[in-house]
Amino acid sequence: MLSRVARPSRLLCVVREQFSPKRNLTKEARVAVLGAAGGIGQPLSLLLKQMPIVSHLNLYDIAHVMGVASDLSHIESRAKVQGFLGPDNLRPCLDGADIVLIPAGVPRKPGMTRDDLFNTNAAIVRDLTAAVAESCPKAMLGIITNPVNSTAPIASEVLKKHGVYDPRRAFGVTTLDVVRSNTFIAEAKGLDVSKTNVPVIGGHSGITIIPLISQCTPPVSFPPEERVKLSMRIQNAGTEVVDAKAGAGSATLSMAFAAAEFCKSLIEALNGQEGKVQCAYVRSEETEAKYFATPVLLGKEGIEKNLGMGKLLDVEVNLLKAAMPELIANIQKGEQFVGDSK
Ligand SMILES: NC(=O)c1ccc[n+]([C@@H]2O[C@H](COP(=O)([O-])OP(=O)(O)OC[C@H]3O[C@@H](n4cnc5c(N)ncnc54)[C@H](O)[C@@H]3O)[C@@H](O)[C@H]2O)c1
Ligand SMILES: O=C(O)C[C@H](O)C(=O)O
Repeated sequence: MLSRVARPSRLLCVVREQFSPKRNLTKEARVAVLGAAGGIGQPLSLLLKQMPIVSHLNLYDIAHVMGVASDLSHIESRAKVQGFLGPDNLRPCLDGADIVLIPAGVPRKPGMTRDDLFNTNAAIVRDLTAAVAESCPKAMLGIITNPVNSTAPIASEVLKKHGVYDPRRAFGVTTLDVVRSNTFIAEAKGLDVSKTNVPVIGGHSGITIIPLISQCTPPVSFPPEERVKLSMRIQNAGTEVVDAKAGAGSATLSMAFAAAEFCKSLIEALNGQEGKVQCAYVRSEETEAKYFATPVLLGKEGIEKNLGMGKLLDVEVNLLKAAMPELIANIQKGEQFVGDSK
């Protein structure tokens, strides 16, 4: 009987210690998730709710979000959760946000490209970003909604229109490409995945995704054919999930994990921790594409330094050359959309 009582209480101690205020950074970090009731939004919000560094979690959606917020609010962790339903509640959701993550919009079905989502998702990102520009112009903005190659430029153009654009604070979230590369390469080489890091540059669709296997930590080598196969798997990994889900959407759980990792690094950097590096699709001078994903060093004001793409192997230069026309066209399409919008 005694041991039955003792066991759960020990467990409880572990949980309490994990969420103990003493271990928390006392700084506030207010995170808003727009599209929080969706396939990504829900697990992302759960992961954020578990982070002791998050003080406030505001969840916005046009449907079902009050239930999600109520459910999460019962978890015994630091973040205070609030739900915000419908456009009338968007601005209150954003007031005071330090970080805004946007996974709102429709996902792919088998046979679709990410660009096929443009017609629906471009306006969603435009309108949500306009609210960010008005309510929390200093917030760090992470765009998850596809097609990221176009929606991140859309967000930047909207911020510019409102006169509040700071390229250090606007990100297309491409962390999932890194997560996948780390996983696949660690599996192929029998490495500890927690110590494997592969930078992924370019954009976030098919051939615009460029894994830099030559810059993997720890260094790895593959026969040329295997390297090509691995690169192609990374480029098509989103489609692999879309096909496996057979009409029920695209990657949600791995994306939630990736976005949570990205957000954690952002908050840690905002709180003054040094050396926080993430790959992200950002305003860039690295190539002729105005937006380009590279590793970036994060700091208190967002991007502190773009770390660039480093030295590429010939095979990676060829991937880069193949990516550029599509990437540039995707960016122009996004910019044009905002230019044409009233
Ligand atoms: N960046 C990446 O690596 C990556 C990875 C996976 C998915 N995605 C993209 O993320 C997006 C969301 O995917 P999902 O699987 O969560 O889709 P989902 O359909 O499951 O969820 C989308 C949510 O957005 C909400 N929504 C729609 N319009 C809205 C609006 N105007 N304001 C607020 N909320 C709105 C919906 O109500 C829904 O809850 C898709 O565009 C998908 O392609 C990106
Ligand atoms: O593939 C998709 O449509 C979703 C996402 O961009 C992904 O890479 O999983």
